[in-house]
Amino acid sequence: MTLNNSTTPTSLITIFGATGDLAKRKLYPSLYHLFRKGKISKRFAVVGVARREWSNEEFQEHVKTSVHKALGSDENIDEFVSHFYYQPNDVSNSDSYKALKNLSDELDETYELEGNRVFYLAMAPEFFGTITEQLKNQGLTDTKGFQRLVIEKPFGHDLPSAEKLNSQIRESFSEDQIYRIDHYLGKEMVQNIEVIRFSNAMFEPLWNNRYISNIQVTSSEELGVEDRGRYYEKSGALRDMVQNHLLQMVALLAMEPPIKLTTDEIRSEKVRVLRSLRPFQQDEVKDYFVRGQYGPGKAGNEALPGYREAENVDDQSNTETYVAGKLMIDNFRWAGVPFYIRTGKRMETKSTKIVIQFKDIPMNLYYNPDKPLAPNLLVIHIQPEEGITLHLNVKKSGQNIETTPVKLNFANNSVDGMNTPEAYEKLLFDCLRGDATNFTHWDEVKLSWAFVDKISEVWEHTRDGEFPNYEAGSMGPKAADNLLAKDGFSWWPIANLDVDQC
Ligand SMILES: NC(=O)C1=CN([C@@H]2O[C@H](COP(=O)(O)OP(=O)(O)OC[C@H]3O[C@@H](n4cnc5c(N)ncnc54)[C@H](OP(=O)(O)O)[C@@H]3O)[C@@H](O)[C@H]2O)C=CC1
Ligand SMILES: O=C1O[C@H](COP(=O)(O)O)[C@@H](O)[C@H](O)[C@H]1O
Repeated sequence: MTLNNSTTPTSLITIFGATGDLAKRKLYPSLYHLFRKGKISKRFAVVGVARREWSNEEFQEHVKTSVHKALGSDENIDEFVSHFYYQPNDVSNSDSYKALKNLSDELDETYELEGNRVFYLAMAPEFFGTITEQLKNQGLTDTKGFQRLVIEKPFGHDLPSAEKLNSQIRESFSEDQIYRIDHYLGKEMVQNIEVIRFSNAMFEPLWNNRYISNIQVTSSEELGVEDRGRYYEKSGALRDMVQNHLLQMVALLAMEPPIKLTTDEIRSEKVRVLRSLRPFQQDEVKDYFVRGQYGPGKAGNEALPGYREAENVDDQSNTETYVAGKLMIDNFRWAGVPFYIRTGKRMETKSTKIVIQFKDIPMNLYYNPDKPLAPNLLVIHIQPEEGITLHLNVKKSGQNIETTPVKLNFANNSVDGMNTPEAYEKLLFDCLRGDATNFTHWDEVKLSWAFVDKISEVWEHTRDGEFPNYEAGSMGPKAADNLLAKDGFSWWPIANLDVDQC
């Protein structure tokens, strides 16, 4: 299939959970952006589904407000919202799908949508099975165009629940109709990993265990659990961030060059990486993974409460809000190179960065016992700033043999015309065009859960007596430093790596 890069085909987009938070904060603003840029076909309609008894007009007002709040601008908003319709529907009531089918068929005709349908499930996962079953049984997927299903995270709670969910939705949709969202795959610089690696002659030859000593992936958040205690208590950082976003970034960093840039080829290279992750025995988990939970702390002068004080969180909670781990990828390219990952809530700063640390040169001609030669680093700044920094050594000005480290910077968002769109905007655009590359295939989800389950099985059955073990506003527990120190490494300090600091 040839993909159109400038605009989407005609389509009816049905959003289940249309009154919810995700739709309001992400989906409507993203669709509006696409509309304003002329990237969405003029022949489109959106049907919002949720239980509350809204009229079309109330729904359109809601969409307008959400766009305005998110973007602060609303040029042509009336024209945009005129494509929006609302269908009150309790998704667990099978009788209610008739009205949705009638409305969908009507819109199909009015807008000449050629039977193209995207069903976006922006609802709690417990409803996914019922909705997909009803869509099929009640003929909503029986159209002459394409039918696609967009599924939000979390995709299951562990491997058995993910398998169950997958078989439920596969009763109604084939794998190539399913678009499982991992919003990190929509981030500009995450998509750039592949390009940096495979379009630069200077990196690819060095991208292996002969030249790279270790890779560090950090995704830290300043925010705490906020009002998501109920969900987070069952999830924790391992399921919430590592199973999906962090393992996806590792797969992109470690995969072999695909033979072509097609969805199937890229995904199968990522799958191979996930298959090469070294598995642990239960008693080895502690050697590779560290967990943390934030206690009270400070951000500047502001006092921050601990995790256990948040709403819907147990006051003796054993849930981790921080994870650091060492992954080994047992294949020819990566044997012996640790991939360190860490993620946590209520850390010092909001930042996602990847640091690729190169090995020392074979012989140091500039040896100075008081000042070791700085290692070469390639830093990929995912967010909030976007770019790349290459850390090199040069001659210190005015000195004969003294070296000094310098940074070569590329700041993505300072390049004219390259203001990066929101991840959801890109992913919606891709899904509407039928490009599933930046969505996760079931094989990836399955392998990620299998890996993570080994860790959670141990953690769930052992209380961490030291919780809380890091202060809110800090960079996590001490044990995470020891994880690297055992191998002779340390975490690169996030703040000193900033793209705009040189
Ligand atoms: N919010 C976010 O930033 C993110 C959310 N997600 C995922 O997206 C999904 C949605 O999250 P979010 O928007 O935050 O959730 P919300 O709780 O804000 O929204 C849930 C939506 O589901 C509707 N709903 C609930 N029960 C029914 C029912 N029986 N029949 C029809 N509609 C129903 C609600 O509307 P009503 O009450 O009117 O029925 C509401 O529109 C979840 O899977 C979440 O994990 C993933 C990443 C980020
Ligand atoms: O999926 C999730 O991601 C967010 C972090 O996303 P980011 O784009 O802001 O880095 C995290 O806060 C949330 O707990 C998790 O569910």
